[in-house]
Amino acid sequence: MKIKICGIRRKEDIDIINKYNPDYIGIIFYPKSKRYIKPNIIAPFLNNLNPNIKKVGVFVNETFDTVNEISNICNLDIIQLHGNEDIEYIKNIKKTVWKALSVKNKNIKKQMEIYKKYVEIILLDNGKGGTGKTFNWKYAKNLSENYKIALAGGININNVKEAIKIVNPSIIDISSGVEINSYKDEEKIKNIINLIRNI
Ligand SMILES: O=C(O)c1ccccc1N[C@@H]1O[C@H](COP(=O)(O)O)[C@@H](O)[C@H]1O
Repeated sequence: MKIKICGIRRKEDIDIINKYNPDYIGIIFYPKSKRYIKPNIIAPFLNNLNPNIKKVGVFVNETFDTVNEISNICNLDIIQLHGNEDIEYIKNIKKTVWKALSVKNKNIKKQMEIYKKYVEIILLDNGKGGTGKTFNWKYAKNLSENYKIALAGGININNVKEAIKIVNPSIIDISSGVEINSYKDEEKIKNIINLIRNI
């Protein structure tokens, strides 16, 4: 089980991340998000990140030119697409792609069949990203049997064990659940990573 901690945006967040060593960090490049950070601001902080931890840039319906430009500025490893990006769009992205799909979408199985050829991971969420809201994980259980998925949406210290037990995803993706007042919290990150690593 790999772990992604999403919404990293301060210099001190990088120090916390290096200490507890998740597999991925997520950086939100969606200007309407409260977790948005300008690429030029985060780029120098990222130079201090342990190189074993992969950098995932999160985008929502951004132009692919901008995605590729930010990817170069921040030396991103993976591009997470959280909007309505289609296959043609994905073909223009020069890095490994993860595609977020909403479990509320009635055609989700059909969509997963289409996207799976072009993306490394399908990320299952409850709709919009970063809401801190869960969904009925039984929907994701069936899907995780046939696809490599990341589970996102409202994961926290109180529900992560159950989420993993039900869904068994390849990656568990956490953002709101390790924050206080929209900023990452060291204790919460430490506790959830220790818990997951000891399951
Ligand atoms: O975190 C955001 O603000 C965000 C904005 C737009 C798209 C995606 C966003 N975050 C993604 O949401 C999940 C985690 O959500 P939660 O806070 O744990 O419920 C994760 O995939 C983030 O990359």
